[in-house]
Amino acid sequence: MSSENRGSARKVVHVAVAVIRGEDGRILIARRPDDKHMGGYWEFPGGKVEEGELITAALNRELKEELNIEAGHFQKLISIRHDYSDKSVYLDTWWAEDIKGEPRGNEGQEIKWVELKELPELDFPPANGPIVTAALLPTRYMITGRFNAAAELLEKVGYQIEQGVELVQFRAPWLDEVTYQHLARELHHLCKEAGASLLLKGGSELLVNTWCDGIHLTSEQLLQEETNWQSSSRPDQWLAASCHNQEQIDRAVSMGVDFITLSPVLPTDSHPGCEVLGEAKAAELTERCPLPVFWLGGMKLTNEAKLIDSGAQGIAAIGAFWSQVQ
Ligand SMILES: Nc1nc2c([nH]c(=O)n2[C@@H]2O[C@H](COP(=O)(O)OP(=O)(O)OP(=O)(O)O)[C@@H](O)[C@H]2O)c(=O)[nH]1
Ligand SMILES: [Mg+2]
Repeated sequence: MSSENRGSARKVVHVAVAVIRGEDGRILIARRPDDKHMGGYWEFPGGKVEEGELITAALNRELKEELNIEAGHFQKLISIRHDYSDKSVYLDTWWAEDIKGEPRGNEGQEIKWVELKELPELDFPPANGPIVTAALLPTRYMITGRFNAAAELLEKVGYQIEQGVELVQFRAPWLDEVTYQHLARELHHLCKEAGASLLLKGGSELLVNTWCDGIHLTSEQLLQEETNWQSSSRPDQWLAASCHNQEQIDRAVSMGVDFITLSPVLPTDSHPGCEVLGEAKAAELTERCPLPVFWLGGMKLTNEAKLIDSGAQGIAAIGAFWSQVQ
């Protein structure tokens, strides 16, 4: 057995992967040649990073070699470490935009532009699932805060959707189940009209077989053994979970959760006195997590660019979205 194939001791291949987004929002994918690893699958173009090479240089080198194009702008999307039976890869994945040149398959490979929403239907290598999820998710995840009347809730969420929010979690632990369900229906109607998705957070009886766009589990619900959340939700529904440490992240991964929130990254008014992770620890946990991670707790919209550079999907917040005066 060669040294490359000795289980966890084997070399991890650093791969630069580009999710190429054209001006019309479509994504350029390519078919992997049959004679290559994962041959026949669709891929996001890219290839191995050379010794000492900067990631953005590697991305543009691969784009030139494989497609005869260059990207003027890169933004971190997600990193995935995946162990295939014969090889371990670290897929260092970036949005590539501001495309210069007309793409062609330099290696004779089939290429095509597809809509974002088509990605889940296509056959990608097994490591690519979280890349597709990350590409589909927005960078902002709004969590509802305190409200007195239904009108206030609907107005605040409606306002944020107008500002560009596409993903909303309805959290209202002080309400009884009947009132929560009623408001959730109203909120879902509002979100649906505007093209946003609504996730529910609450007691387990509320979440099983939900009619909504998805559910968000607390870390306690995540660790409970009784419910198989994967099988109680449809493939087109989001399954998200709150994580605070490595053990909970491992559980989320093994359960097949789509994405997580990691908290509290910084001190927050909604959970005073909670022990915070700090940005360095959050970045470390995010780097090792093969799922999209929203940072939560004390996050401001002005932190967004920095935390995306740290590998996070984006910001989850109550305060940053809720406190804004209209
Ligand atoms: N480019 C790319 N590689 C991927 C994806 N998903 C995935 O598992 N991989 C794996 O990443 C590894 C490296 O990618 P590659 O074969 O494109 O490397 P390369 O362009 O340098 O090719 P080469 O081997 O001809 O030098 C392969 O084992 C491939 O199976 C993906 O979406 N895009
Ligand atoms: Mg390649």
